[in-house]
Amino acid sequence: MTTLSETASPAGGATDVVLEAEELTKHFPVRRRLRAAFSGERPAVHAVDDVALLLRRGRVTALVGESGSGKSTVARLLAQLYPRTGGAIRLHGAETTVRGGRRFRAYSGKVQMIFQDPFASLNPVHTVRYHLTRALRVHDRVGRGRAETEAALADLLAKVQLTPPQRYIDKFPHELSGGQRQRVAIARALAAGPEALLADEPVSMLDVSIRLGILNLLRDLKEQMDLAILYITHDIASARYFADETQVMYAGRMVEGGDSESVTQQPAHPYTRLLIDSAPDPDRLAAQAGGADPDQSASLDEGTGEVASLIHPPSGCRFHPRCPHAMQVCTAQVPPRFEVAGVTSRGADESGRPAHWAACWLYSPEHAGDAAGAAA
Ligand SMILES: Nc1ncnc2c1ncn2[C@@H]1O[C@H](COP(=O)(O)OP(=O)(O)OP(=O)(O)O)[C@@H](O)[C@H]1O
Repeated sequence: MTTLSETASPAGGATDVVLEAEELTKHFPVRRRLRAAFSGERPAVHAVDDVALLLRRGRVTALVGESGSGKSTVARLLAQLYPRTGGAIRLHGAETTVRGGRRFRAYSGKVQMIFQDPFASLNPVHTVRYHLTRALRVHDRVGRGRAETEAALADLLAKVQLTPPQRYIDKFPHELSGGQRQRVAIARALAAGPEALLADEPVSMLDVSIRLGILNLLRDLKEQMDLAILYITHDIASARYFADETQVMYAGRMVEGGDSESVTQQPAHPYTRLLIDSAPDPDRLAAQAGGADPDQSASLDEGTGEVASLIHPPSGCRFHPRCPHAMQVCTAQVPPRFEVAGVTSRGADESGRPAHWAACWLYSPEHAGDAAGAAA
């Protein structure tokens, strides 16, 4: 059986990997009041199970999935805001577990989070100057004397394109637009001097008209500062536009990954197909309006039903109850990562793109023939 290593060698070599998760697992115990309903069991929400992820210098990795699939939990685990149930997090190859205090501060100097809601993440009673100075101070980057601090503040605002700095530095959050606030939140993250940014739906609360500006800013920062960025989103179309690599998550597990173009244009896992099929796609709608075969996309997935329970997740592949191609093996065994055609088995193709893989039995040489209407 050809399966890919969970930690397939990155394009460009191992030194490019800033942050790495392996077998990352988080189960949230269900509250005592609810336990009665489970007759004495000690139930838990299986929010994240056995997740592997690599964040590389100078690359954006999108983490895509529907609500409740575990994306934010992955980000919070990587930021070490939650203790994990199992698995490893490595920063530059060194296993790290931090729980507050000085070690957390050192870790967060390298790994910063950007949250969805720029309205909630800035304190309304403090100015931009306060937020940024405090972040610089916490990470010992405030400089010596007032002039150095002012220069560091101006540099941060310039990095997020809030110029001239004097127009913004003494403003309160309520005096800024949503996009400007998110830029301040990004500047605050940069004040730590991070190598990795974990951006949890950074544009989903912003007006559609300004989302692109924020994504372009993050892309510029990635290039200028060689940042490794995790971009969490529901919107798989934006992953194609913005991310170098894309991983898809369903009910706490990773189901597909690879370079964004392959994952979004030739999705392999039936769940990814469903996700793409249900996303508004202007090109597809235009093609249908123009008389193209409307059944082509509809036939990609006739799967229906509820998102899997995370307290009693389905056995085998968690997507099998919704999957139109489910086979016997899917109900019994968790699928490993299988290589999807078109890449070498070394984990990257000749152009250095990451391998395209799917955790789906349809791509197992032993089972591929068993499925009705299997993967094309
Ligand atoms: N602190 C918590 N305690 C208990 N359950 C939690 C907690 N945080 C998340 N969960 C549960 O874990 C699962 C995954 O949640 P998570 O927020 O990571 O998903 P998500 O993919 O980020 O969703 P969304 O896009 O809606 O933010 C959900 O079932 C959620 O209810």
